[in-house]
Parts: sequence; C-alpha cells; structure tokens
Amino acid sequence: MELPESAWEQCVSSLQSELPAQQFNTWIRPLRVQQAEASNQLHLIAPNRFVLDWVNDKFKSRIDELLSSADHHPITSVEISVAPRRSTSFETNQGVAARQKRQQEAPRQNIASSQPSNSYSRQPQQPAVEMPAESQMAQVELLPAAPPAPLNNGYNTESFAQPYNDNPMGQGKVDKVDVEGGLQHKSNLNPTFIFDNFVVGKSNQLGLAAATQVAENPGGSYNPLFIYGGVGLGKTHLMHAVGNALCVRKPGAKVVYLHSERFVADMVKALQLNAINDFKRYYRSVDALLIDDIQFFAGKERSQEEFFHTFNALLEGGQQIILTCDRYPKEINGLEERLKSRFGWGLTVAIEPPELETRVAILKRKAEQVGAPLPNDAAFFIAQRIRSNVRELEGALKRVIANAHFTGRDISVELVREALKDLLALQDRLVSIDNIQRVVAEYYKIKVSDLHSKRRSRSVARPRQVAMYLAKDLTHHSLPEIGEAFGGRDHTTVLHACRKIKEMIESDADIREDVKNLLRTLTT
Ligand SMILES: Nc1ncnc2c1ncn2[C@@H]1O[C@H](COP(=O)(O)OP(=O)(O)OP(=O)(O)O)[C@@H](O)[C@H]1O
Repeated sequence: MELPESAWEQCVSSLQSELPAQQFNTWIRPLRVQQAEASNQLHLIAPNRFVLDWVNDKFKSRIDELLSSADHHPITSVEISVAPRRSTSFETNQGVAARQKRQQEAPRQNIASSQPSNSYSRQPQQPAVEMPAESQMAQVELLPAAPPAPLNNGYNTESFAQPYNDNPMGQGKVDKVDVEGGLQHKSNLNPTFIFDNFVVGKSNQLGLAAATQVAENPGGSYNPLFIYGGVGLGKTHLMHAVGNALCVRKPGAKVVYLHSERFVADMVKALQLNAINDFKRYYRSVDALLIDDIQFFAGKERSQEEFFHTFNALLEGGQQIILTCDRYPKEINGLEERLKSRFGWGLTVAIEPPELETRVAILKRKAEQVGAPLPNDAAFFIAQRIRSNVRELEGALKRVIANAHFTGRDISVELVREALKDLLALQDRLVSIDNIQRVVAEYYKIKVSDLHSKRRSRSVARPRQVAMYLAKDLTHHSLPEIGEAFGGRDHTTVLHACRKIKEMIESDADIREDVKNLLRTLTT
C-alpha cells in the first residue's frame, strides 16, 4: 500500500470514531485518495463542490492534524479537490450518441415546438472529455430530454405513475396532470410537501440544504441525490418539496414521483403487455425522477437491471434523480454493487430522528396549519413521549386535536394525557425502569443483577450509567427513586451518571451510537 493511503486509512478510522455516523457517512466516507506524487503529500477527491466546501470548512483542520501525526509517515500537505468528470459510459461519445439516437427515434408528431416544454434551460452538450465537476455543473444543463413517445400496444402510460397513497395526514397524493402531445403525465407530487412547511433542526439540516441545492440546480453535480434515514423522518416530504419547487421554477417540468414498488409493478405489467419499450421511453423522458424507498429493489434482479439503465440514461441526459432509502446505499443487501456505487455518485445525506426542540417545533407548526392552538407545555409533553418518528408525532397530534374538537375543550396537558391514554400506557410499560435495565443488560451482554451490584469494573459501570441516564430521560421517576432501583444508590450517583453520559454523547461516538440504539429499542 502507498504510504499516504495508509495514513489516510488511519485518519479515516479516527474520524469514524470521533464523528456521528451521519456526518462521517456524508462527508468523510465519499472522499477518495488520488495517487500522490510524494509520500508526504495527500490529494483527496471530493465527489462534488458541496462536499468539498463543507469538508474544507468543518473538517480540514482536523484532517491535517490527524495526518500530520500519522504513526510512521506523517503527511505534511493535504489537498482536496472536486472529482473529475466521470469517464464512464455516462459521458462518453457513445453515451451522447445513444441519447441523440433516443431523441431521433422519438416521434416527431409529439413535439409541439422545437423548444422542449419539459426541460430546464438546456444547451447542446459537447462530447465528453475528462473535466472537473465545476465544468460538469455547467455542462449538465443539457440537451432537451427525449420527447414523450406515443402510446402503443394499448398500454396506458398513465398507469406508470399512479399516486402512491401513503400520506398519513390523509390528504392523499394529489396528482398534477400535464398534457403534452397527447401523453397524459402524472407527477404524483403531494402539493402539501413543500420546503415552506418543512421544519428544520440539527437532525435534518443537511438533508434540507442538499434538497434546496438540487431544487436550485437540477441535474447539476448533486445527481443523484440520495436521502436515507429511518421511518417517518421526512425523506418523502423533502423529495416532494424538491419536485414541487422544480415545477414552480419551470411550469410544465416533467417531474415524476413514485414508490419503488410501483416502479416494479409497472415494469412487470409492461413486460406482460409487451410494452417494455414504452415503459423505458416514459421514464427516460422525465426531467426529474423521484423514487421512494429504493430498498424495495433488493432481490428484484430484473427491476434492478431496468432501473440501472434508466438511471444511466437519466444521468447521461442531465435529468435529476432523487432516491430515498431506509439505509446507507452500501448497506442495502440484495442490491447489485454497480447500483450501490452509482447511488453514491451524487450526494448522499442522512436524516436523523429529530431532537426534542425540533419535535416541538414540528408539532407547533402542524397545529398552526390546522388552526388548533397548541400550548407549549402540551407540545413538550407530546414531544417528550414520542421521540423517534415524525409520522407518529403527527398521528398523536391528530388524536389530540380530534379529542379537543369532540369534547369542546382547549388543548392542555390534561387533555393530551386523556387523548393518548392507551399509547402512554403502552409506553410506560416499555420504558419502566425494569424494562430499561433489561434492555440495557441485554444490549451490553451483562446480567440485570450486575446493574444492581456494587461492581465497579468499566464493563459494568458504564452500562449502569447509561441505564440510569435512560431512566432519567425516559421515565418520570425522581433521582432518589432511580438510585433505589439500581441497588439502593444515592441520588448524587444518579446525577453524576446522567451528566457523564450526556457529556459522552457529545464526545464519544460509541456511546452516542449505543444510546441511539437503546432509545430506538425502548421507544418504538
Ligand atoms: N421536518 C419536518 N417538518 C415538517 N413535517 C415533517 C418533517 N419531517 C417529517 N414530517 C412529516 O412527517 C410525515 C412523515 O414524513 P415522510 O413521509 O416524509 O417520512 P419518510 O422518511 O419518507 O418515511 P418512510 O421511510 O416511512 O417513507 C409527513 O407527513 C411529513 O410531512
């Protein structure tokens, strides 16, 4: 191994232990080492300017520090630049030729005018040469997308993009219908999922920043935009927000949202009806393709194959792709390697569960939207009880509002307690001190009795402190009560444990991960 590379590996593993997984995956993981000219130099490649600027701003000094003190071969000069343009089939002459062929094949009668109505400002593209992503950004303002093909084989393209009605607020996905040259196109965009009503906090600010960038520069260097994170955290909302913004920016833009299961179902249907070419043409003609929950592609080889080609064609044409997933691309089992690696070509951002203040802000905003006054103490009460999922937060709020409506009372903590009685009772069972001790002991592979014991070895003392911290955070027991439940300890011991773990959550990635996992187990 080249010396700078092994120094970089060391640096990466230090950063991995120092940073939250979300930050590590978003900013450090995509960096690549370029062949260095001297053993004390390192040249890193960032996939795009967004990552480059962020890394330079936030992590460069730490990277310099770690590399200059690398064990055997300190690096004295570190340079980071943006990835050169990819020299794959995407931007090769064959790629351009393929796209031109698609355009020529598209039937003339469907082109209303020589100006494409469904593209962003696009310029003819030069055959590709290796060039930095800077020039790529300008260059991907590309050719018109292939105009829509006529329907044949009796296959109605409308069915490609049925609304996928998974909106828990109950409005359903409202379709936008464009009629272009006889092709009925449905965007499936939910008009209520917009940037304006997306509440930002620490947990989702990266996702929002990336989505905003894409809305401002579709088909630019953040293509594809890959948003990942747990259930009900706002991935779909952000994706629609980009789509809606694109339609405002360019009325008539052909933006298509669909769930990955719909893509699979439509593909199967197209195969059955012998209409796979229509299927291909349809998806390759869009300005932006938004596919939700792509983990459902796992294990579906034919769909992956088809999606792979669609994906390539869209990227090649400078058309924006946005994908969401419940996990980091590399962690999707059953997905072809070539897709995994392509998913990381643009920008990958994580959305984390919202912290307390963001949960309160979301509740207040949602209540305001429906004109229901929600006092702060009631909002805090709900937000403290429902932690891991915005969709559940919304569900709880809906129940509270409905209860206030039917009983003719104002919303208060008391009313919240009544409206959410069954949910809170279930939670109380889940987050009793006994259960916390059981879950923590299981997680750290120790015995519950160890948590009660006087043993002070690190392997027991740290889990005990974590369990005390969780007991304070999740239950309503006082410090003396918690101390009592941990082998009759003093309340100052509990207080010390809570402070220590709180501090470690900031400074120690392992503890942060442990607490996050335990919270997830205990609250969902
Ligand atoms: N930051 C936020 N501000 C306002 N609303 C939010 C926010 N995050 C999530 N929501 C709302 O929470 C609900 C669930 O969000 P969404 O459907 O986008 O989640 P998801 O991450 O795509 O979940 P899944 O993985 O289940 O598809 C939506 O109604 C959305 O509007």
